[in-house]
Amino acid sequence: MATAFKTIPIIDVSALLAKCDDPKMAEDSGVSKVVKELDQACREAGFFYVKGHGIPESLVNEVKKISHEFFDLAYEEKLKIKLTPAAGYRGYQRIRENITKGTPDLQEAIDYYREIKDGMYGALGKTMEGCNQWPLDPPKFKALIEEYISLCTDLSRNIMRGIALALGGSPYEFEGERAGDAFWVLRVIGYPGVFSDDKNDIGCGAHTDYGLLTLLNQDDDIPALQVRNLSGEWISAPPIPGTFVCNIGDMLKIYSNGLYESTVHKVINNCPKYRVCVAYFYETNYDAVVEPLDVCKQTTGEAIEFQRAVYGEHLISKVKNNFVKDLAAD
Ligand SMILES: N=C(N)NCCCC[C@H](N)C(=O)O
Ligand SMILES: O=C(O)CCC(=O)C(=O)O
Ligand SMILES: [Fe+2]
Repeated sequence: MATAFKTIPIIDVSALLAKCDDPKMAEDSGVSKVVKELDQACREAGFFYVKGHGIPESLVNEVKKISHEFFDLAYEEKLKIKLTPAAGYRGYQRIRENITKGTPDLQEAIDYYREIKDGMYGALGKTMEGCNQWPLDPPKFKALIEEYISLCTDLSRNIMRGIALALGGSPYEFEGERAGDAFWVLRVIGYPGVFSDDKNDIGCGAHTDYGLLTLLNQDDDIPALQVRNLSGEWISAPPIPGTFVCNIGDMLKIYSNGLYESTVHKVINNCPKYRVCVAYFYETNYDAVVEPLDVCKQTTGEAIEFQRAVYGEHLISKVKNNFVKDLAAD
């Protein structure tokens, strides 16, 4: 359960990554140390920084740079990849098109989702069926983002092996029917500085993330992300070069039977500079039926908040409330 944490820990995951394909990884002392740190961070804050993650710094930086280049384009150009329900809610959304708890956010973004082919999940898949929309300008956008997604997927799977051990399970709890065919979401987000518009200074309202694990790649030098602790204080999660900010989503809260919290966070870009954040969300299988793991029920006791969700249903209920109402008519 979350605490009144004041700082967000930094975890070097390199020892975990070095052994994550070894079935005996749990016996390794380097892995055990990382697992302990993950367990503490997930119980206390639900947020941590990861360093030693192995994704080349050059790619991490290029992804932010090319995102700035896209958002710098004229509005008409960006509209060429406009988000629509017919495109499975994939594509570009203008400033204040995304809504959090009823309030439009001071951000523009592009949403990408793992492809769902026609009929793949029956009725459950319908809403999210559609093609990802890639801009022709900047020319390298698609190739860079696809490479980035692929590396974030591998990294997330490997961190989840550590988290599975932290929960007292086998390293493979989040594979197979749970997340062996993990769905992912990538949001390229741009936040104008507050001085460019004063109608609403909240870049993203208070919310939790939906899936298992989020990896945030935020612009250097602009502190904007804030995380709520148990006392209701907002703790800053400023950018730390060489790291991702990592946080727990709603599905991991259920799997862990509430042992790990999907911590509430928000974004306020209180700086005149335009800020980019590229958020990668590692989720369960799209059709996973999510329930507390037995090993977590033993730790917490059966009585604790037992919940159940189908991930795809959870996502759709969020996505349908995330956009201004006139979108469906477009
Ligand atoms: N795919 C994920 N997790 N996106 C997080 C976006 C959170 C804000 C959204 N408007 C909301 O109200 O949920
Ligand atoms: O911009 C950020 O730092 C975080 C964005 C976020 O929380 C989200 O999109 O879910
Ligand atoms: Fe978030």
